[in-house]
Amino acid sequence: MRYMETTNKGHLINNPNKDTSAEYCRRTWKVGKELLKGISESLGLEANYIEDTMNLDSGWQMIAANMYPPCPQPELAMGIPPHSDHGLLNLLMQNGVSGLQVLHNGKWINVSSTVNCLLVFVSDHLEVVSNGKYKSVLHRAVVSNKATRMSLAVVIAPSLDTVVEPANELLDNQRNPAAYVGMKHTDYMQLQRSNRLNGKAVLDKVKI
Ligand SMILES: O=C(O)CCC(=O)C(=O)O
Ligand SMILES: [Fe+2]
Repeated sequence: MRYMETTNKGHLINNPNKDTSAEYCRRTWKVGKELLKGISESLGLEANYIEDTMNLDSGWQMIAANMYPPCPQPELAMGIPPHSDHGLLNLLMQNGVSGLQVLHNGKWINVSSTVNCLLVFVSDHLEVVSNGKYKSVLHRAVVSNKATRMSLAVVIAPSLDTVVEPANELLDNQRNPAAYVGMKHTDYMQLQRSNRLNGKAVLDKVKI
């Protein structure tokens, strides 16, 4: 079961006064921006580079609550199929019940479900902006027959009309040519929503 709400710069659009979730959105937006400063610097760019070029002033945020009730035949079901997320970062909170797995060196690895901790996933747009220096995380959620699992995902993303493309400053025609073509965030999201979640298939469409 999945519940999603879009927010604008950390404010719930439909529900500006819904206190706890609105506050959570505002604070995670700030965390995301701070992380993106460090990530910009790690790429040798100005701290505000990603914030400025991705127009985070009018950035797009989505909060998604996932609930996976116990399943009598878990081996026959999948909570969320393998996919990577759109946007720059996904900040994920879990309820202590495991089920999340990431693909690492061709193997699905269980991620511990520590409570009161944010797991940070690199998402597709960060892979594009960094021209592949950061790779978006391929992940999935399996179900169990024991306990109900819950997770809360917050996507930190560029404004909808931003054309997301590799940072010019990271490119050099000889040694490091652009590995992705630019695409408007809104078109990227449209592509993702009009297809079933399928690994990194959407990202593959902008790969050169
Ligand atoms: O439930 C999880 O841990 C993963 C959820 C997820 O992949 C998502 O919300 O994008
Ligand atoms: Fe995801």
